[in-house]
Amino acid sequence: MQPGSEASRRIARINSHLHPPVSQMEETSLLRRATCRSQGGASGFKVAILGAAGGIGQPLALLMKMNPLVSVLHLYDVVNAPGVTADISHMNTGAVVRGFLGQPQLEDALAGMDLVVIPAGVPRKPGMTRDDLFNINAGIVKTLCEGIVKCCPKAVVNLISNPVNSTVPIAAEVFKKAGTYDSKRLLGVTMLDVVRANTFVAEVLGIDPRDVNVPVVGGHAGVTILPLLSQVNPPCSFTPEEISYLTDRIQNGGTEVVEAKAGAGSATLSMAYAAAKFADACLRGLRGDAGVVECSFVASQVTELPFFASKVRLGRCGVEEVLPLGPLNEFERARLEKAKKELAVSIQKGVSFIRK
Ligand SMILES: NC(=O)c1ccc[n+]([C@@H]2O[C@H](COP(=O)([O-])OP(=O)(O)OC[C@H]3O[C@@H](n4cnc5c(N)ncnc54)[C@H](O)[C@@H]3O)[C@@H](O)[C@H]2O)c1
Ligand SMILES: O=C(O)C[C@H](O)C(=O)O
Repeated sequence: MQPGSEASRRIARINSHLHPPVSQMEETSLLRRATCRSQGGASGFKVAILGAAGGIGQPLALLMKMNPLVSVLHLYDVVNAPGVTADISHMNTGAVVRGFLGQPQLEDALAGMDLVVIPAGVPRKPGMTRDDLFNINAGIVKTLCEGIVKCCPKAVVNLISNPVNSTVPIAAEVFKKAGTYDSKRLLGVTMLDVVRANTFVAEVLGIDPRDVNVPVVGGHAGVTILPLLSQVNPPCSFTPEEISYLTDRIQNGGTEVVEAKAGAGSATLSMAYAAAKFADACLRGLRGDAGVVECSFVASQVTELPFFASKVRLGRCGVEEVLPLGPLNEFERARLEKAKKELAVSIQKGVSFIRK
């Protein structure tokens, strides 16, 4: 390898983020991979998961380690990060995995990342709303976003921590305060609502869920989750009873899991699947793939609210375009008004948390 070559610069960059420093043997292996990439092999993205030892974090780390678009995977948590990292790092896939434990290592975990996925925070127990998590999770998200400001202000951020309807505005305010806010790079993850909607609709239609695409707009809590059943692909129609059943089941999918887990947390495995699918879409967008469209809770002008979930086109800078809602039927228009009322309150609560 030529000193000063792209491959050796890449290694230097990777090494500067690794914690603890890599051993000589690991370095040789990294050099080989970087040389291969510099000779025309696919280069990858650097991805950090914050909250990587949790119920979502662990399976998400596994799925991201399997993603060929990822070259470096940083796993950060305030507990158990070394164990999860040791375990995941034995998988013979391309991504180099490094673990980071506790606040003093947050900056190393974030330095130079292209994509930061955040499932850090407490989950619901039966009887709780997502908003009941605000008091704990708002502070966690604030701290993590302050780290992003310092170490990777241009990273695309996928925010999973609940209540998403408030944590996304919190993140935006932290970034605005620091002067690093780019609305295109902050995305609330509502993919699980789409995953559930596709599954439940496919059950009703008696078809393969992989062949179904249901846009889900609004937000990520109760009535703010609005499946657009008039826009299902492939085109189909439902009876009023089916519409009522499906809307209710999709809006309460999270609660269904929380109750079934009976105090042991909320959706983790289906969420990791949804988050990995969404992160992959973001990475394909960053790579420059055309036509990558997913639903996400983002800064928006689709309604009068400053944030709203709808279909977005993903590209090299994150959100390239927020797509319009398309024609809604009377039922959906009425539900949209209800969703907007609750969303406005949740968004304001997030904004006030930082501006107070
Ligand atoms: N957006 C969605 O669709 C969706 C779906 C499911 C769950 N969630 C939310 O995701 C969050 C995590 O859920 P879970 O089931 O993985 O919970 P969990 O308790 O199993 O894991 C959370 C992890 O976050 C870590 N953590 C706590 N404070 C941290 C900090 N300051 N920095 C880094 N890590 C920290 C914990 O140590 C833990 O490992 C919850 O808020 C939950 O409500 C969102
Ligand atoms: O329901 C929850 O609290 C977790 C998550 O938001 C979900 O939709 O499963």
